[in-house]
Amino acid sequence: MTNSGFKLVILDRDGVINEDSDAFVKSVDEWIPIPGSIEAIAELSRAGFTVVVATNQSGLSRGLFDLDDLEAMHAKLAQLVEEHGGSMAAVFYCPHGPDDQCNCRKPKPGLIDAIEAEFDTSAEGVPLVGDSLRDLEAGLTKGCLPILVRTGKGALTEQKLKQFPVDGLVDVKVFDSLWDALPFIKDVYGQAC
Ligand SMILES: O=P(O)(O)OC[C@@H](O)[C@H]1O[C@@H](OP(=O)(O)O)[C@@H](O)[C@@H](O)[C@@H]1O
Repeated sequence: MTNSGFKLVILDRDGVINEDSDAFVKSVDEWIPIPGSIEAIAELSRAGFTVVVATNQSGLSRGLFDLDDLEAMHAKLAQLVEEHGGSMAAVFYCPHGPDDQCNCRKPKPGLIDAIEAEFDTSAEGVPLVGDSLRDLEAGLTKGCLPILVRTGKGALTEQKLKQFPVDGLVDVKVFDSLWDALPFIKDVYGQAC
């Protein structure tokens, strides 16, 4: 069930909103929107969605970039969305590394817990868009509706899921990009696109 009219959507960042890199996205200049992603976010927010990001940013703990760099990336995201007539509600990030045993690094649910607390809502049934298995698994843990996109690492994730099916993701919705997923996302809360 959704939360009495509150339309929330949770997006992974690297590989869903912006181009990803195996060398990490380390600066605002390296932060390059995937075609259609900014437009999709703007259209969702105009359709009444609260758009939030849940992203692992282990590059912070690895010393690859600092908080100023990260905030510059997210200021660029917010500005681009505003220039397209929409708004970004918030970015929730995990700054930790793989060995830090935190609860916020996806696939752990801590980022989604924080989103629930911030907006005093439940993530049950909330569309969550990712390109990595860990994105989708974090969503499954919290009862989100997982959506896979083929951008970033998504095509590889899709192949992995075909080879090694994961409970709860056998029939996961797959789209070429966030833009292509837009009509499905808009319809999750019963709003015709
Ligand atoms: O997809 P989101 O969560 O928005 O962000 C992922 C990034 O933080 C980076 O996560 C790293 O994983 P490790 O943190 O090294 O396991 C690598 O996959 C990088 O290629 C990637 O850019």
